[in-house]
Amino acid sequence: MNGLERTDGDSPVNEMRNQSMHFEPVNESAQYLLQRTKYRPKVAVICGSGLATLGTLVEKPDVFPYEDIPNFPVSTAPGHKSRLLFGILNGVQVMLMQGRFHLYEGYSIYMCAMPVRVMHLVGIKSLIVSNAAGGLNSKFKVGDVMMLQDHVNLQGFVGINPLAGRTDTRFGPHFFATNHAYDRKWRAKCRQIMEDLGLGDHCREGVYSMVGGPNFETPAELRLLRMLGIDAIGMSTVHEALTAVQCGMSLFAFSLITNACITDYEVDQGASVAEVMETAHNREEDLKIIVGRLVAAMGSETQAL
Ligand SMILES: O=P(O)(O)O[C@@H]1C[C@H](O)[C@@H](CO)O1
Ligand code: HPA
Repeated sequence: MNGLERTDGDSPVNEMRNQSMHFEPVNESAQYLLQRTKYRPKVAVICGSGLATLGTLVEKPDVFPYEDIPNFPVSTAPGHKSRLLFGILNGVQVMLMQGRFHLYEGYSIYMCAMPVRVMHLVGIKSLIVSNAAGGLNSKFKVGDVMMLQDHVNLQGFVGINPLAGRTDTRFGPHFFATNHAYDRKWRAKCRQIMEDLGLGDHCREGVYSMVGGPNFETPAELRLLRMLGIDAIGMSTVHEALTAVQCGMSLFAFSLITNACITDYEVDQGASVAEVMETAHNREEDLKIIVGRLVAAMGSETQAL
């Protein structure tokens, strides 16, 4: 144990270190849910922008509007429904978030990731995170699915990290490796599923990064991000992924490439939420099948736990 792992008392100094890193409010959210649903899922899904339709897969759902859950943020982003479902998906009990939280909504990075800590206390062991993202890699086409092999935590470079602050080891260790944050077995599974569906050409793998938004990036920013080795750029996921890994979850994340990133000043068209939503809508049936099959695979694995 070293100094950073101290969980002692609520001294003023500890309070200043991070007002948010408290177990109790997160536990209150988790207990609220556990007392109101008979489900005890080990698999969870976070729906990205325009992908809340994945929620229609959930049978016999218990539905919790975020505003009813103590200490929980509410969604204000376009295409985010602001509700949590517990139910059955492909025969597997799941917890599914129809709406996530972004920095541009005014939440701290800790609050954006807080639902993942709630998931941990609910008993989630495997997590699927989805997002809408712009394709930086020139080989990517709109409508492709990029499985996250890795990410670049741009906010983390300047100390904005959901794991910063005093440590409570009930949420996992303070220091941990992230070279296998995204579980490679789920990428192999997803590739197989997409090949079986005849969608192999749309299955990509790469590096995701997150900007703060809400504006889309300038051409100069996009060129910089490309130089950093980033294949897809969005406004979410990284904080959730880090929190999930800290909590010991097995993680799969994918980006739906909803738009091409435009770096040419001669192109009049720019990125828009309308294009993001339209691409998500066009791909929703395929994504439902892919996510359904992944949940089934995760369900068989977690049953043994
Ligand atoms: O929640 P995700 O990351 O899918 O949302 C992306 C980023 C912005 O919130 C939005 C832009 O349309 O899509
Ligand atoms: N940039 C950032 N976030 C996004 C984009 C993008 O081009 N598309 C969807 N979310």
